Amino acid sequence: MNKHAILHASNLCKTYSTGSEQFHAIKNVDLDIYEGDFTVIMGNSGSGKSTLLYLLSGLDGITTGEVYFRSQRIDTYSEKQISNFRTHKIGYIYQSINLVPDLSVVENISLPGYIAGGKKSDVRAKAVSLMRAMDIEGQKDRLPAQTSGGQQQRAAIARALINDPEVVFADEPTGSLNYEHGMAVLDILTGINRKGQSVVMVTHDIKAACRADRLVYIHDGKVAGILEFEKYDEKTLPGREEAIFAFVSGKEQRHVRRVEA
Ligand SMILES: Nc1ncnc2c1ncn2[C@@H]1O[C@H](COP(=O)(O)OP(=O)(O)OP(=O)(O)O)[C@@H](O)[C@H]1O
Repeated sequence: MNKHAILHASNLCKTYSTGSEQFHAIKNVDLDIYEGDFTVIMGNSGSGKSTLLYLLSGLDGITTGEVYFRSQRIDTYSEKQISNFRTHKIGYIYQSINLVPDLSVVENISLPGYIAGGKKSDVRAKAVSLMRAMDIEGQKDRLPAQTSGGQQQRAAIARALINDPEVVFADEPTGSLNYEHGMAVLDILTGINRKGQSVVMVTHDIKAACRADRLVYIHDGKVAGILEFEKYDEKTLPGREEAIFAFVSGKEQRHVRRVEA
């Protein structure tokens, strides 16, 4: 099957400046994210995973290089264009969840829909239907602080999906969850991916990484290796876990390698 790149980064660099100090967080990265793929990004703490997600999603500006969405260069977009892009084309699940504390859960989920100009009643109906799909409909009128961490995480996913984005970015969406809630979140992401939305997820968890069609390993701000799989199937889980463990722990050379189911 021929895959199309929905996102493409070319010679991408990000340098953070703090006072007189400069830190090169992303260094000359060339990377394709394929349409319809469940892409997982792994790497040690501080290796640049979240930074890469920010740059690919247009959430933060690049230092040098180029970023393309469906062959359209987005790093040169005006503020209005990039905000439009973020509202309509991507959904972002933040590492820190980031729900607005004084809005009810359903209003949090609806907010990007209102920003996109949707009719209030339509957006709210869609928010409720997403909540139902995620088994949090009962939390509709509560404030985020009145719900559990797992419920907040699912609300953050629903918020990322409200405008039917083409790419969903998820930064450690299972990081703060127990096993059961973590699996529920992964099943939701796998489910939307099966329906055609591209997913790009950062994780430290090998079990979560098993959902990948393509695993990108970042080391010291660079792509150190890529591992490719068939679509996720629970039957192949033990083999996948082993392959990923060997890959990330450096027992395998980190070049592009295809793992047969
Ligand atoms: N705003 C900033 N200013 C300066 N340095 C930053 C900034 N944001 C991130 N960094 C640095 O850039 C590097 C990459 O950070 P990033 O958050 O992308 O890492 P990460 O791989 O996602 O880490 P973790 O797994 O711990 O979340 C780190 O060394 C971090 O300290």
